Amino acid sequence: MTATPTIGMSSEFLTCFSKLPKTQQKKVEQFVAKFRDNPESSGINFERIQQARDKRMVSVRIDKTYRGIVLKPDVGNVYLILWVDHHDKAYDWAAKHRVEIHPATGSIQLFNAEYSEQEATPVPSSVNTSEIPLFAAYKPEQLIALGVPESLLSAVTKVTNESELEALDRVLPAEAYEPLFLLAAGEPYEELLAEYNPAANETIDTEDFVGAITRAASQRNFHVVTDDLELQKMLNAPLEKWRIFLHPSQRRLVEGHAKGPQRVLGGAGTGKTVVAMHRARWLAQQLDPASNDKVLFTTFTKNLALDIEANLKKLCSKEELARIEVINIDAWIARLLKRYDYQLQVVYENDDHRRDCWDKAMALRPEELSFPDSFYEEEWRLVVQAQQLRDRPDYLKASRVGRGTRLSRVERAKVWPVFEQYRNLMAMAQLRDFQDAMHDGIKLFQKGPLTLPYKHAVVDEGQDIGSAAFQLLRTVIPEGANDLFIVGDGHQRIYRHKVVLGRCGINIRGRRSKKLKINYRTTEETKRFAMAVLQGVKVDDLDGKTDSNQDYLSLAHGEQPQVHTFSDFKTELDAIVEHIRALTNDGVAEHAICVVLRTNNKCDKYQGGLEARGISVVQLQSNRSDTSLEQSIRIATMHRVKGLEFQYLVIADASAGTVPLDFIRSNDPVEQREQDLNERALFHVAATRAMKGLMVTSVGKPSRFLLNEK
Ligand SMILES: Nc1ncnc2c1ncn2[C@@H]1O[C@H](COP(=O)(O)OP(=O)(O)OP(=O)(O)O)[C@@H](O)[C@H]1O
Repeated sequence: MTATPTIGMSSEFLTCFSKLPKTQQKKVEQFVAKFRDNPESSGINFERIQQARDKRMVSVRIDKTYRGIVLKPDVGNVYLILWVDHHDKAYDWAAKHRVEIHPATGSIQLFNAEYSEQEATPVPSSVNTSEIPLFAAYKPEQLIALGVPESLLSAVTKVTNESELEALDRVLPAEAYEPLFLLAAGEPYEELLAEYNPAANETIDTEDFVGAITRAASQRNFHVVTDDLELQKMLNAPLEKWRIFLHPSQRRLVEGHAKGPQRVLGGAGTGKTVVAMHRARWLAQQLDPASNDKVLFTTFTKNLALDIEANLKKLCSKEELARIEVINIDAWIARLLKRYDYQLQVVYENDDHRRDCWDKAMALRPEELSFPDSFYEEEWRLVVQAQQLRDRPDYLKASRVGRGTRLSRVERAKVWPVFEQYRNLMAMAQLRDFQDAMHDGIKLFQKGPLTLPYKHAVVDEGQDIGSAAFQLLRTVIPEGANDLFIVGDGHQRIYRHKVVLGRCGINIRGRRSKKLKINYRTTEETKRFAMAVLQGVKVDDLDGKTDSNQDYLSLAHGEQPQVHTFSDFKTELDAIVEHIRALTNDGVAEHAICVVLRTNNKCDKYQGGLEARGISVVQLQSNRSDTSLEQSIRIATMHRVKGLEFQYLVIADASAGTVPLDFIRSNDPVEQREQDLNERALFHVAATRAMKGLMVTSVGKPSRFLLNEK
């Protein structure tokens, strides 16, 4: 026996702790601190549990009515705190559960052992029921090697289709269900084995809990508490499990050394931001304490950066925090330019002065060519600006791949004066488009010498950060180990900034693909609904190849999303109000419900309607964090809810003409396809913000996204 005991806390313990009354939580907190200090002190009252399935489970007395359930293994100075509840309920829990070290993966598994063969009878499926077992191609030992508990093997081998497998979700530990689900979805067995059983060549001692708790697979459910401050932090925010319990696939990314840039993909809710934040912290820990080196953490919008900063405060120590600089990409670039004495005023697309220059330049468009105004804007953005074309000869020979409107050489020569004039007018007004300013920056910084503190950069929302920004990052962050860590998801690209990392000097090829596959946020039902909007759409992997959307799985199940169509605005709003009232009457907090709309104008309109019906509403503003303490329903645009999440979400007015917005249609077929994809992605983003329930409403004809029309 070692002198200091190892005290592990289960993730389930934090869940039941969070449900206790506040006064009771205080007592449990005091108890856990005392237990951690010395579990064998005379003040700790252990009681045997007659009906416990696992005789190593004992109860500990918190007070007259509450009990904790602790596992005291036969070997090693280790205790696992598993559960806390009212006396009878805690004993009942102990009667149903088991804790085992899995003989193949070596992970500590906690699961409901009540499952009987009768319950195991697979749920009949109405479609395509095949009598051939789903995993017939695999030997029992192969399934066990993936993490299936031996006691549940027979149930797994009987499964004949996916819905029967889903019925087993309730009884299998998540670390066993996940690889089975992914195997059934077509993932190669060997890859899953490597992912879920990195201990394949180890000899596993199924009694050695001290060794087992150090395995990444155990750490998704158990955490060794090492100091009082950490314990306090955990108990103060017991539901913020992302801070402590990382999935093994997340942990590998967070703590893995990389020779160069890394790109991590993952569908909505798979914990990309969580991984990016842990990675930034880990990188900060690796910095030389004597240096002034920093980790840059950047994302697309200001409000996302603010949210990340707030969450990093929960994760990091003061010292770690001081080494991480969080800033949205545009602000960071603007600041760099300022530092280099950049004289021009950088402006965005909707700037009035810029608009003025554009409108004046458009006076030069050739009357004989009947291109619509949108053609010139697209041509400017997608060809001239994207390739940084400076003069007519360059434009005449430039590639126009990706543009659907054909242009002869003569036509090119005729449209060029518009762009030339625009550049001249902007230069005279001392203005610069942000895109152009970034290219100026790249040239400036390439000349160097740079004395910037950044050793590593972590990039969130990589799918929306365009080529020029990535080129700039590559110029500023020195090449080397762990230099760039980029997370993103092409299915969520809602701004028009496509990137091929390889073309920005960021070489991620040749490394094992890194993808997060477990969705922690939305239910499987909502995830499938949100994915259906992207059915058949080709989505890129940020590096010019196609990304799949079939390979991720939600841990939670719930109701099917509700989809309703109404004849008019008034009846739609009445139904939304009824839905909100039903939720709040059920105890759902107002701020955990969000109504989402396609545009700001619609937000105003629906806010007015809800308020007129007595519902208090807070509208989320762009570029500002939601810091309101008001217990009110949230209302926001689809763009604004990016990166956020709510227990319940209503997507209102998902009607034809509004979703997608009909006035942004391009005349160019290629551009039209891209815009359609963006709008689908936007709807997908909105739908995947719902944690528990989603309602989608429309007035008149529903959006074609809901009707499965192209
Ligand atoms: N290891 C974990 N344990 C518990 N919760 C987790 C874990 N990882 C992520 N989560 C939770 O899952 C949700 C989604 O995480 P996160 O926002 O990082 O995902 P994301 O992939 O960045 O999502 P999106 O791309 O949709 O914005 C959050 O509520 C987060 O706290």
